[in-house]
Amino acid sequence: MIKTQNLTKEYNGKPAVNNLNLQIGKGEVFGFLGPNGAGKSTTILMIAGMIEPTSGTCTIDGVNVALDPLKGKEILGYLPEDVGFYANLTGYENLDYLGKFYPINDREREDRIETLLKSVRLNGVTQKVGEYSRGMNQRLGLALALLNDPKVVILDEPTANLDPEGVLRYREIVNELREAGKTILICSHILSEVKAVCTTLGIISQGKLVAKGSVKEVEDELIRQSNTHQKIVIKSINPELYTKIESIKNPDILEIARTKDGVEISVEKDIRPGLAEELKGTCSGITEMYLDRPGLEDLFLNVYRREG
Ligand SMILES: Nc1ncnc2c1ncn2[C@@H]1O[C@H](COP(=O)(O)OP(=O)(O)OP(=O)(O)O)[C@@H](O)[C@H]1O
Repeated sequence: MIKTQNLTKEYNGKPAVNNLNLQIGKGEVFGFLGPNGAGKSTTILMIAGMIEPTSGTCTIDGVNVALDPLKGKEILGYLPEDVGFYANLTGYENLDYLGKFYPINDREREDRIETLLKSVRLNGVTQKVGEYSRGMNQRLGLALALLNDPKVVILDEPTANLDPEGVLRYREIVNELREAGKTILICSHILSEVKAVCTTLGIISQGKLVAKGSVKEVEDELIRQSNTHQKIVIKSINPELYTKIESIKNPDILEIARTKDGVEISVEKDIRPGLAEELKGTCSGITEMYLDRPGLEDLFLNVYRREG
């Protein structure tokens, strides 16, 4: 649904986005993460047709939005980080005015505004937008992004100004959109938020995609890149455990070390199911077995530090 091919943007001869190849399928909720200056906003702006790539292409549902802005208005909803509204109009009036630029009729627009204002909990609010809090402004921005019932929604830092209640409602809305088959790209620094709603993640660093996939796949890839290993920790009262494990031939076992109450096995990947099977019956006395590996937060910090 979203596709970039060798997408590159240079500023003053320096690449902000460097040969980015990204494919986001229908129904995916894709979390786009990366340190400050990594190239997230530049990528999003190119996908949304707001800035021109230096080279490469990007399309939404096969449409180059920059070349066909009218079609873009039909298929794309975009919530920028700082969304601007007319301060002297109410939320309803803003959506009504801005909605006239979308290819939907008056009746449909009015119905959708009512539904969306309810959805973001701004129905019945008569204040002018100039008097809105930042969170209210962001919720109105989300309503505007969904006004044309887009196939693809791009959200830039959508929870930055929301209170916990607002965050919960936002998560519900994203889940409703996913269930309706929409494709969503979320740019965020809030890892917990991304993990809560995204089906896939992409990590960008210095304009290049360094990992992509499910949370587990991204963790695996970042572990591989960071040269740290995951360990299987086994606690046991059986003194023969070490010898038994040493006798197991498995290329994913990198190193075995004795600990005071068992062993630790450095592994290429999680081999616990096979290991448990091998040890079953031949090595009693195991009291605990778990995988010790860095979490996404730590791995993500490594990427930040690498860039710094
Ligand atoms: N208009 C511009 N002119 C010159 N350089 C720019 C411009 N916009 C972005 N850049 C540079 O391009 C790089 C990528 O910036 P971008 O805003 O895409 O990063 P980002 O990942 O969105 O960062 P953040 O998390 O801080 O929003 C940075 O080095 C930035 O300084």
